[in-house]
Amino acid sequence: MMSMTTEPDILCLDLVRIFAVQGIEVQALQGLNLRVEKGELVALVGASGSGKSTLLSILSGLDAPTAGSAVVAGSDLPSMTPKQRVQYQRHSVGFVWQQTARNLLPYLSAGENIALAMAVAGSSKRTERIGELLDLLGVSELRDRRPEELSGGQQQRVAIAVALANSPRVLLADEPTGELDEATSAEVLESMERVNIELGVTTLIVTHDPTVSDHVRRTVQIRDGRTSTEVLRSTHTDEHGEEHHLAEEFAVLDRVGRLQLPTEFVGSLDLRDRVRLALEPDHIGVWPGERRASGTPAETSTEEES
Ligand SMILES: Nc1ncnc2c1ncn2[C@@H]1O[C@H](COP(=O)(O)OP(=O)(O)OP(=O)(O)O)[C@@H](O)[C@H]1O
Repeated sequence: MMSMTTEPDILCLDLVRIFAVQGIEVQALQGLNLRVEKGELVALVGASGSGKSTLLSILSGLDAPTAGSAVVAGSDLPSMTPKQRVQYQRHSVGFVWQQTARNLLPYLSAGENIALAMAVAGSSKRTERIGELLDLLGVSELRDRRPEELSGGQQQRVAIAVALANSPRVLLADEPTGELDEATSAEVLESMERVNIELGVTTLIVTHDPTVSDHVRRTVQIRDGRTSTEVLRSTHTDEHGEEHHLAEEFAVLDRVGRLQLPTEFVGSLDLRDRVRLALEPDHIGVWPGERRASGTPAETSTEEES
């Protein structure tokens, strides 16, 4: 469906971010690669500390990588001037943060928050667009309410409308359901799905929320500052009209051919230290490396395997 020849809306190559805290280096991103096509809706998941927020800070132009490249909506982030960065943040990308208070100004109504985002970006205030956005997010009846008069889920849906005020190409969300219960989270994720389908805005949702998989076709897992595995979901209808859902897990191969094996695979075959590889016509075999009691390395022989 999505062509690989068009330029992706998010392309990170070998992204590295090192923080130095009191002389100690923390490698938050260790050569991360990520490609998100135009119009895709992708969830980025990973354990606490895996580098998700660091990546989002870079993609939103708030932080700069130590090395590597990041191109979002046609902008090469590390080389932007401060002025270009402001333009990028106002027009090219929209953000939704976990903390509902960070998304909306408390003394303005839902409608006024959207109007303000338009005004700050220098777009003329377009009353009908405000209505359309609130409608799309299913909160049109809440237009005149201030954030404190809204539930957490309603605030996040208004926040999505604010993020879309200036028709960005890319929408970035950092744990948008982090402060919500399960039912409300589902509503917010459904809203993001709808926005993605109806407006075609490329969307990246960073989350811990396991239910996100019900709403996206592609989930990218980040581990130790690198993208490690991806799950792609598809639905097909068989000849009896029955729907089947398929979820396939893929390992991410980096540009020099490194890949990380899923922990369960490593555990179930007790793979350790090294593995034996064999190239077959259409796949690669991976076997536990033989270990000798004495600890001397096993002889490797290609004949042995066939
Ligand atoms: N400003 C900073 N200064 C120093 N270290 C940092 C800074 N920001 C992040 N780190 C470190 O970088 C690593 C990745 O952190 P990051 O916040 O990106 O992870 P995360 O996946 O978003 O975690 P969480 O899900 O808990 O938000 C962690 O070891 C963290 O301590």
